[in-house]
Amino acid sequence: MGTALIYDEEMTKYKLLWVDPACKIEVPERLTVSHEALVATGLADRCVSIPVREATEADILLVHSEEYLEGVKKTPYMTLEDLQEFTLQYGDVYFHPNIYHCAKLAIGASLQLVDAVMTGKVRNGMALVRPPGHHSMRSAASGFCVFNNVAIAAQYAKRQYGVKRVLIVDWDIHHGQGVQYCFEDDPSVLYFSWHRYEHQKFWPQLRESDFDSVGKEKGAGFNINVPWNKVKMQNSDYLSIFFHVLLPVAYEFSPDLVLVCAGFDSAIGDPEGEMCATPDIFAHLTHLLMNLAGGKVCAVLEGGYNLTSLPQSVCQTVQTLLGDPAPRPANLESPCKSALESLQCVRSAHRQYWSCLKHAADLPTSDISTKRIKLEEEGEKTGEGEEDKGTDEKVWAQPPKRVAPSIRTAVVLPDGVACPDQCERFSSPGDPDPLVVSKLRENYLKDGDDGNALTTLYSLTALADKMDRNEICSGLVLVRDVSMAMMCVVQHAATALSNRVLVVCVGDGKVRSDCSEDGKTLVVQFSSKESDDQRSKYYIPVCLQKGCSDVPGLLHSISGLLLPLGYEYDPGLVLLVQMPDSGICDSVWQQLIGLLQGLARGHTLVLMREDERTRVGPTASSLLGNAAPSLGQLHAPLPEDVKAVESLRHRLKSDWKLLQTTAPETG
Ligand SMILES: NCCCNCCCCCC(O)(O)C(F)(F)F
Ligand SMILES: [Zn+2]
Repeated sequence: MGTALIYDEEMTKYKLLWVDPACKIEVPERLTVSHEALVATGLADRCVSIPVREATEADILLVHSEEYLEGVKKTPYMTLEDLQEFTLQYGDVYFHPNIYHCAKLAIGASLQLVDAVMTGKVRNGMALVRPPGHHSMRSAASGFCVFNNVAIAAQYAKRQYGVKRVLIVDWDIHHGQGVQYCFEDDPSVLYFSWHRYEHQKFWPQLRESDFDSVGKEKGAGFNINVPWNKVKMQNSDYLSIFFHVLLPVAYEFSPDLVLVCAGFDSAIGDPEGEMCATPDIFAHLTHLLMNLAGGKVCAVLEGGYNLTSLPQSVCQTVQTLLGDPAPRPANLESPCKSALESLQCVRSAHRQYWSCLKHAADLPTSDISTKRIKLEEEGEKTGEGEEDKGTDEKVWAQPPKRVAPSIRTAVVLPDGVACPDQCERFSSPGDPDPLVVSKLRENYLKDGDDGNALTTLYSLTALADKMDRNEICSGLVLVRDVSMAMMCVVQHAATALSNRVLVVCVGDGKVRSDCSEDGKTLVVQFSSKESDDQRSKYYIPVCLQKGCSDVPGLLHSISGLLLPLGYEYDPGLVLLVQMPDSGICDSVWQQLIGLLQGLARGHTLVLMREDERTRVGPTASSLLGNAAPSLGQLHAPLPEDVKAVESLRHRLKSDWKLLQTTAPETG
């Protein structure tokens, strides 16, 4: 299934008609440069183009009041003075004779996208719209927003398609207070937002934008606010929040639909955000959401004011929705202290609502959780946060080209096992190199091993070479002895491949950890066995009480341990080994494959024992980039497993910075 792109140039046909410094950044060019970039890169042509439609009054009344709608309906007929007068009752927003029409198209575009995804016409998609929506409230316009596009889309999905649970991810740099107010007491809509806050000094300067606004009554726990109290946040700050807050909670919530308030003022160069995250980070943020809700992800444009990073970020998002491998998450730093304080506060505020956060630490001792009150007393609130308007023009590298190899998934299967659709059977090219053969024979083959064990091994190393050269994206190889095959790939990688290898072992079995001393390999093993091998930074045994059959436990350790480790390690190849009798179920196995493909440009090489024939189909489907089936609502992970992950993180965080979930104790 494809990716929808919804855009209409009519939405460029309104602009600011008078002087208002607060609104001058919201210009029609935001939309034109974004759409033009999608066309120029060829991404638009790869999407399913779906027309906009006008929202009906019924659509608008899903969220807004009649009196507000009646007021906005009059704006097309107003004089310039009347428009300015009408605008004065709201904050940081402007009206125009054509903005009501465009606002109805922005809603209609969002609803067309929901229709296309919910009816299975497409897998996912993006709506390029203006005016944006997430600040507008039931009876008020705010922050360039007239109607709340995404809030209406969520209500529409529930009413029209009986969707039970909607996740709204708002990665715009401003707090979508309109969305928060709309769903505050509604447990069927989980609203997640990060936003520049600076202890309430940054617009919209609301006390309820802070981390302790968790939702009300039945909605308690279903509103997650992550305040950024400093500017210049980087990729690692954003990813840490996804790994340690959003993903664990999202998997526990198990949404039927994911809506994204896709604002790109959180990207580097934006005058509003003043952050330092690079456009390629949106490839990873998008990818990390694509295995939720069976892949039903609808991204709707919100903000974004730098006319260079905005189109780049839009392209990164759409290219990921199309299934292209994400670029490598190059050299991630440690999250900064302020980000870790926010992370700790959010996890602490929500630990009573989400079992995956049960063992989260208390509020930090630092003054973050009281700082704003002091500011209020001292009346330090100013309009724009620190007036350090960076005059230094930000520069950043062009996002790397993301070339999808001609072969997406190659397979090496025993005779009699059918090659899955869209996969290519791989056999070793030409005659095996006698040197390699003799090495394989002496190191890995027991005497009596017949010839095809050797050809399988040779094909395996040849396949790894092709992936290393980006000629093949991912691979699946069925072997007789997975441990031996794993060692073969690790040794081959150590000598022949240019990149680091992340080895993910699912299930019990002895993994010779000496292979992981030089840093060329990082081995993470999930099993039911406590390992005494705690000495190496590069061999990380994760013990789950009930082993890999425990869905919540395994997922919790994937999002809270494996992904942070994998992103920080940034391998060139991921070797995913399913040990015999691991107990892992297909749906978690598919989630794991899906999530791991965010690493190493999708170069995931899967090893399974040759009798796991029933798993060939599901494994291939995930390697091809198809979304994993939803896991359904998760019950709590075992407390001892959550504690085990916490203590592992605590032990390893000095080596692996992305494992941190608390601010360093201020000395
Ligand atoms: N220096 C100018 C002050 C601007 N203050 C208002 C900012 C509104 C942000 C709107 C947005 O980006 O959140 C949306 F996504 F809605 F478009
Ligand atoms: Zn914004």
